[in-house]
Amino acid sequence: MRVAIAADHGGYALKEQMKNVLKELNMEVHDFGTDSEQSVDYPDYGIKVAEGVAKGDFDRGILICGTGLGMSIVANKVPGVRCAVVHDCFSAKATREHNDTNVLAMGARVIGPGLAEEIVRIWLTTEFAGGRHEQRLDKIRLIEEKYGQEEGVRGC
Ligand SMILES: O=C(CO)[C@H](O)[C@H](O)[C@H](O)COP(=O)(O)O
Repeated sequence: MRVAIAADHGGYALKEQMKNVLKELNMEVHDFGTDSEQSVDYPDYGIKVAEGVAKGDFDRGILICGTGLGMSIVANKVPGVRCAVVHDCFSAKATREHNDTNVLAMGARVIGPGLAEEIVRIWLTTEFAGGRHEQRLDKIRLIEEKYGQEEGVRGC
């Protein structure tokens, strides 16, 4: 599986730790930065992973900032991305089975590396359950289309 990962300064250290977990799981990892704890703006990094996943360059994305919240807001602006902030194992499984999330956001100021590793392992190995959840994802796609079109109209 091809996994893109990125973080801001708040998530940098946890990103480095999660890269080791991904390599242990034999994932193909692409790191979009940041490369230090020097302050940066999370949208600049979140967009790279979100666009890469939306374009199909990567199967999944992982975003880490202080809370996971800013990164998830950015990622969910990109059509085709379904990103969830996850800080517990139940949600890691549920958001794959029910939401077919393709981007995971976590907050390095919220959870430690042990729990983050568990979440990443569960999230990467849980399949989408399909069935009744498919029609709900179809409705999310319709919402994306609706606002994508309105954006186009405003741009004319
Ligand atoms: O989620 C975030 C923003 O909504 C992240 O926590 C950022 O890492 C955080 O905002 C960075 O804050 P800082 O005070 O500039 O380190």
